[in-house]
Amino acid sequence: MIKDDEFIRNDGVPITKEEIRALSLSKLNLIHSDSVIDIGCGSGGMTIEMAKIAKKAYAMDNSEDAINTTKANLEKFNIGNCELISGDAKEELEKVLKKLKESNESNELNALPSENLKIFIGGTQNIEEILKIANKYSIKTIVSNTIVVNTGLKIAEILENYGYEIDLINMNVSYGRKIKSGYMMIARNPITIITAKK
Ligand SMILES: C[S@@+](CC[C@H](N)C(=O)[O-])C[C@H]1O[C@@H](n2cnc3c(N)ncnc32)[C@H](O)[C@@H]1O
Repeated sequence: MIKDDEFIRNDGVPITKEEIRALSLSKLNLIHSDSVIDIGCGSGGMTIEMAKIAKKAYAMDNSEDAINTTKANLEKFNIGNCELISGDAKEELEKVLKKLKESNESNELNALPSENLKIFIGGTQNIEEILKIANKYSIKTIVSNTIVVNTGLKIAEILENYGYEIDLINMNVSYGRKIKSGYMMIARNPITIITAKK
């Protein structure tokens, strides 16, 4: 796992912290033949960890600052198998899925990438539309992180209604800070990790 402070950072662009990345990656269970779409790539923390394992990564964000930060990190970590897409996932997700579907059909491979295409969601604006598209294209594994509990529950509920099996985790991480008498633990914001499988 890459340390948080190894990433290039820009003001106002969030990053998924190392421990949350580790658990989210484990829930995604990526293998080399998988492709992955990162919705809301922020600083590229998850994008880079996922692209290091997967065959191909697609990373999208609706913030130009986030796109520029991810681009800088892709260069820093020498990642060559990632397509960076600027725009809202509400529109961009379907474009990527459509393109993959068409290229699969022209190669006379199986229907869609659904078996080996996974989605990670770190950005949750327009989440209803995004989940609707993921379900329409029969994506089998979706992992999402949310800081707002209500959003996490909403995602779980929507996906459950689409027939996914849900695994819901709240992750609380505390970091030891050395003080005179020993270590005190400083808590970070808890993050909800939703894993949905079909
Ligand atoms: C918490 S950050 C993600 C951090 C990232 N996983 C990382 O490791 O660096 C969420 C990002 O999602 C983006 N975002 C939120 N909703 C989005 C949407 N519907 N489409 C595209 N990007 C979105 C935000 O601009 C923000 O950069």
